[in-house]
Amino acid sequence: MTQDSIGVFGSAFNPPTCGHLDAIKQAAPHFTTILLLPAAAHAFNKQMLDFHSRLALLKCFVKDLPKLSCKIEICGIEQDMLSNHPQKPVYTYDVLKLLSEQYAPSAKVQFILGPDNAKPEIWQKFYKADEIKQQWGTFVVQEQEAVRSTLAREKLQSFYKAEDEKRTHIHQQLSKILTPGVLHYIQQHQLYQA
Ligand SMILES: Nc1ncnc2c1ncn2[C@@H]1O[C@H](COP(=O)(O)OP(=O)(O)OP(=O)(O)O)[C@@H](O)[C@H]1O
Ligand SMILES: O=C(O)c1ccc[n+]([C@@H]2O[C@H](COP(=O)([O-])O)[C@@H](O)[C@H]2O)c1
Repeated sequence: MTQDSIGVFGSAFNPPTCGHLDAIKQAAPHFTTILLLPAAAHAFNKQMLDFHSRLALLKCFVKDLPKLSCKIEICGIEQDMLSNHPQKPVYTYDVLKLLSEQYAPSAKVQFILGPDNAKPEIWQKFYKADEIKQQWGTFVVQEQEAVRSTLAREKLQSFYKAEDEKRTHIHQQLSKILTPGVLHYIQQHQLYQA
């Protein structure tokens, strides 16, 4: 029996961007399934839009994905973990432990991350960073698209403030940062105004 490989891609997805899309495209050939895990309570205390809005955005994002060589699934395990232990952040180590109990022995679980988090000075701040590498391993993607959620949030704020003429220009820029369904959902629900 060949073992399935599960890539665990954790992110704030605040919002999901074309940068995340590029990361997924890089990882796709190396896994049978990639799980997309929206963060529930970030270990570095990153402030994020509420979980349910980000989950809705992630569903739009997944609908926008091109056909890939692996399955893509959204996994809400972090929210369940937070409900069970509301006082503490959700650590990647604990997520991987739970997921590997769920998928083992038929599948191998690995953590997917970008180059910023892979830098030793950042990586060593992850809870049980060495154990993560030892027990599951990491798959590091490159940054080929200079697109980040921060940039999307900044552009969205300028969009809401701008006059009509300038709005069209910012909308064009946003359509290079966000996938169509995500951009539509954000504007329909007026998210990221402040
Ligand atoms: N353009 C990109 N290329 C490669 N990896 C990326 C890219 N954008 C994000 N990632 C990776 O995706 C994971 C989750 O990223 P995260 O949700 O922090 O995105 P972000 O765009 O950096 O967010 P923010 O700007 O809000 O800090 C991280 O491991 C990060 O390195
Ligand atoms: O476990 C930790 O200590 C830890 C510290 C920082 C980030 N993480 C997770 O790593 C993923 C990407 O984080 P970030 O900071 O790039 O949004 C996301 O799933 C976070 O929950 C996890």
